[in-house]
Amino acid sequence: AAASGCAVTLVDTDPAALATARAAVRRHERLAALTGRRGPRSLDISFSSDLTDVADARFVVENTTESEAGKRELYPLLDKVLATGVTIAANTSAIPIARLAERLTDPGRVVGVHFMNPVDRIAMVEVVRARSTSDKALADVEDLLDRMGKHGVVVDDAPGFVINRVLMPVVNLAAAVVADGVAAPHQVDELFKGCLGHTSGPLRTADLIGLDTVVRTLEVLHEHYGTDEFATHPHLRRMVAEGRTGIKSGRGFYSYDGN
Ligand SMILES: NC(=O)c1ccc[n+]([C@@H]2O[C@H](COP(=O)([O-])OP(=O)(O)OC[C@H]3O[C@@H](n4cnc5c(N)ncnc54)[C@H](O)[C@@H]3O)[C@@H](O)[C@H]2O)c1
Repeated sequence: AAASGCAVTLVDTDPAALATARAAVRRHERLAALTGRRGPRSLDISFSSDLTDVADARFVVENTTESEAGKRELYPLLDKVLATGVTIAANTSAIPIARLAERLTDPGRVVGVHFMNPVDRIAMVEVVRARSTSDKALADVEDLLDRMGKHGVVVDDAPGFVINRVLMPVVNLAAAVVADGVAAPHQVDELFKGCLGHTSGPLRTADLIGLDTVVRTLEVLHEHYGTDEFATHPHLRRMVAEGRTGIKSGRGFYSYDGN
């Protein structure tokens, strides 16, 4: 959003996350200056741990941890802080938008906006229209995406929507293939890239998403659908317990040494 010229207030309850974000913005800013490409300017972003700092916002992207309980606690607070009619884009991997919207006095203002990682490089966005979503909220999202040079495909509301209802069982099974010793992670990914034309294989994608977020998403899906394809493979749970959460921790299915 900042790279598209919006003034941004970034709120996170964890000071370490804010410090990481500050450093990432500075890195992107330097890169943009060197390459002449579009990038964020630190000046356009204020960092805060206080939700009331978004009181003047004209648009909110909610992007907190994939926890239905946690997000459902947050939405009534947003309802209190924001002016009437301000659209809220819920960025969730799998939680039904209706479960979040129902926590507001005006459920119409919530739209699912599932950005893809890495957000600065992927133009396509999965937009989720809940039954309650208003035409105005949907139009606000289209305007913002336009401004960001992105476009969305609008789908109906269901746990995991389209992308993660399909992708998460694939990641789960790919982890099973590795745990069973059938293939190494890079072989699984090479096959998906070479045979199916994917730009990234499921395990490299899982590392990018964060294996903790993958496990949380599978849990949300399993809770809603109750079927076996969403039952998290123990290998994924083990990796998260060992702190191997993917790119963000430097180790997942692959190792990341800064290069
Ligand atoms: N990781 C991905 O590739 C990806 C892609 C699309 C959508 N998503 C979705 O986006 C959301 C965030 O994903 P993530 O991987 O960045 O999660 P994450 O857990 O790595 O980061 C979430 C951040 O939210 C903060 N937070 C938690 N509760 C908060 C609150 N009440 N107020 C302010 N900050 C709070 C946490 O401190 C943390 O820094 C999730 O719903 C996820 O499913 C993730």
